[in-house]
Amino acid sequence: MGKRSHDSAELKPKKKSKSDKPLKEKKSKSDKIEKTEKVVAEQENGTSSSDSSTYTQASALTALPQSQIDTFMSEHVIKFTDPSADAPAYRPLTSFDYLPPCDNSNLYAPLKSFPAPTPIQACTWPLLFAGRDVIGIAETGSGKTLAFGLPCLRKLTQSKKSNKPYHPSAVIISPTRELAMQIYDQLIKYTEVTDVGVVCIFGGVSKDEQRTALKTAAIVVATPGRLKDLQQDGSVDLSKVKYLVLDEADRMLDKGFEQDIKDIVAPMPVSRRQTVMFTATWPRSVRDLANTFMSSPVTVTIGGDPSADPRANLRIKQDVEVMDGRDKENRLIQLLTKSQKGKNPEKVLVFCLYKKEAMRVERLISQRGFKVAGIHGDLNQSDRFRNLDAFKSGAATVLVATDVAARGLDIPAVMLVINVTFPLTVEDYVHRIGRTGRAGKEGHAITMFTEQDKGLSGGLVNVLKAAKQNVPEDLLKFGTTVKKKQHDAYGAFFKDVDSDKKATKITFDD
Ligand SMILES: Nc1ncnc2c1ncn2[C@@H]1O[C@H](COP(=O)(O)OP(=O)(O)OP(=O)(O)O)[C@@H](O)[C@H]1O
Repeated sequence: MGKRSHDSAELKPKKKSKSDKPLKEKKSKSDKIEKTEKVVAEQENGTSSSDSSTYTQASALTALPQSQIDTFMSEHVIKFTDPSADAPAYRPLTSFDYLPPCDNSNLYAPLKSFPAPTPIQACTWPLLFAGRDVIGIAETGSGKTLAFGLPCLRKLTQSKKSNKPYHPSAVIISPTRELAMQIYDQLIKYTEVTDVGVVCIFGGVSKDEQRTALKTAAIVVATPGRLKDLQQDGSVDLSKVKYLVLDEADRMLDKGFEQDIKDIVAPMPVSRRQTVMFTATWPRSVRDLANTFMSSPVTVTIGGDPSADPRANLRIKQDVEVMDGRDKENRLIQLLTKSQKGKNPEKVLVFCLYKKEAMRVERLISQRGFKVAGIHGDLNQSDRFRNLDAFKSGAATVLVATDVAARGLDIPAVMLVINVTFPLTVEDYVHRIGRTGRAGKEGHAITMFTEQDKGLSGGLVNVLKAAKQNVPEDLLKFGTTVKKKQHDAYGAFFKDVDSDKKATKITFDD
């Protein structure tokens, strides 16, 4: 039986003491300014820098009238919060033409499929190229993967040193196996043209191939449980990591993952690594913890202040139907009958809260003759990948999922999300419905809400109001108070537990 260590004190990262923090910040700030000055001088002399954390704004971007930048900033409601008052402020990189030169000219080639950087890419890229720690908050489906991915790849291709075997230079951590795989799939388009090795590490499959791939990989994309395992048995050494990403950062910092993350980052010195966090929701409960992993991070928010209320993507039409729990199945079949008719049935993602519920709902949908697949933690990993692929390809047009599929998954053309059972937190609601309306498209979400969910009515009302959606009277009747400690519920229903191990706490989903 394996063990899940949650309390190895010696592995905890040292907390910065109040007395040494200003010294460290002072040093890193002046370092960065020196680096920027150095690269400007080198470019003027026609030489290129081998430093991988430098950025000089393109002269064409500097030449843009300020009014154009101001319009971009206000249109997308962009906010920068930088604790380092004297750090250089960079203009958003509003066109791919303004990308800084890269030693490997192939790196930017795959970007040709996109018209322009998305706002979160435009605003975070300069900071990330310059080596800053960044917290990026932007709506679901807004291109955050490439926002952290491209600077990572540039940093590694600029670096002249090749990495020692089993000593990767970058680690990207994601909460679920499917999301880790998706990030990996996005990155290989770029690593293939730049010759940077990348490996995807997750539980539920054999470790042998992963160990072999770790020998040469410069970038490791991983779920925390398996990465920690391989780290602890000596299959990988993370002491040379200089770029660390927590994707879905609020999830990665919640109680279910916090200790794993602390253990994983323990050997990566804060002074030598750039730490990057991205998410669509940023509850207050995780912000202090996030700061303990970062050095003077710049927070970039697209679409409004990171207030206590999570924000949904504004292009998603949200309908909430307050009903008796006994009416859910009929309503579900009614909705599917409408969306699945004709030659081109719509892709519909149906969310349940419990694995058993998901299995029952999948059976029901299948019995009614719809092409359905399921994804939840009781399935083995190959079934999970197979079913997800069936939905992606359209072989199944309905996917029934637990919250394991709520975050990050980028499935083309999901037209409708149906919440059969409300999730445990309003943040999860925002992520679930964010599986539709991606990359600038419109989407639709229908949520069945019962009296049992009334504790979350206040938070939901705020999400609906902020997105200018209709708030049903029946929902208001449940009350509008927002419960403070919702976030503690995170982690209970979705966690990927390595199948080689036994969980020491009860988990309802993987
Ligand atoms: N500059 C761009 N222009 C248009 N589409 C883009 C651009 N960059 C990325 N995309 C596409 O947008 C889609 C969503 O991107 P991504 O999955 O990174 O979103 P996300 O912000 O991480 O979403 P989530 O919050 O749900 O994790 C992907 O299909 C991606 O290929």
